[in-house]
Amino acid sequence: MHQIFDDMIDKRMKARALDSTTRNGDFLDVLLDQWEENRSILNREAIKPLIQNLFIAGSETSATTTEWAMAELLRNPQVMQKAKKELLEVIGSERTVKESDIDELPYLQAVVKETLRLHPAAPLLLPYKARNDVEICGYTIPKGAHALVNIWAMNRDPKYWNQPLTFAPERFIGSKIDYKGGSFKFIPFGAGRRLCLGLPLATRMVHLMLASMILSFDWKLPQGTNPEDLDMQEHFGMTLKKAVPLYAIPVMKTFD
Ligand code: HEM
Repeated sequence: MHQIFDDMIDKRMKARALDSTTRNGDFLDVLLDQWEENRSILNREAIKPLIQNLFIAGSETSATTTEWAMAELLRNPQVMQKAKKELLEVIGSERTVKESDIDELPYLQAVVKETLRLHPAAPLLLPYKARNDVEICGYTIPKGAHALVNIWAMNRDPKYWNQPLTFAPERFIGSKIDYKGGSFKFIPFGAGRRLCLGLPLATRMVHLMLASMILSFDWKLPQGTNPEDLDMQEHFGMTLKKAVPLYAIPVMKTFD
């Protein structure tokens, strides 16, 4: 992976050296502009991990969330049907999904929220470090201690959620609970100043990928797999992946 990012930076630096007015207008250009303007802040070795971090933080989380959403839809055919019906009503069968459609798809949005509730891509957020001694719920977190926030457990806690283990997007319909950091019982992207900075991109990507897959194809499980037998085991780590990757078969779309 280092090689890929080194090549990418080298190529861009060469292009900029050949024509100093050429810019792609992306994050790499912003960082290289900063470096040229003030060499003391950034250097080549600092730029590489910055773009690598964005790539790592953004790709697996979004892909995993989409995979879990598809797995839940295949395990709950009535939810899949409802999501498809909404897409057909709003978009129809003649065109592909556009970013601007997402606002008009409340059921799809609820499916994504419910997926992030049951399968948060970052189940422990990122580690926090206490700047000072702080007391939370009667416990003292001493200055310098690392704290992990177990949102996986919070999202399955019957104190906060009705039938917490059931995949029910309907719970978010007509509810003000959002993932932007304002509802503390549901913070799949974190909250406060360390809120995921990729949130706007991530939510667009996940909704778009999911909507496109549902609208463009019917989906079925391999022969002999019943929806209720789908393996939903988790591989617990910094990210919460499916232990067994989802295997689903796209079928040419039918509109009935
Ligand atoms: C469904 C997809 C995603 C989920 C669930 C997710 C979730 C999170 C979470 C929980 C955090 C830690 C927040 C905290 O500790 O309070 C985080 C941080 C971060 N995320 Fe995401 N993320 C996603 C996609 C992305 C994308 C697409 C990008 C970039 C293109 C990205 C870039 C980052 C970065 C750079 C941080 C660190 C921010 C900081 O520490 O200030 N993420 N993300």
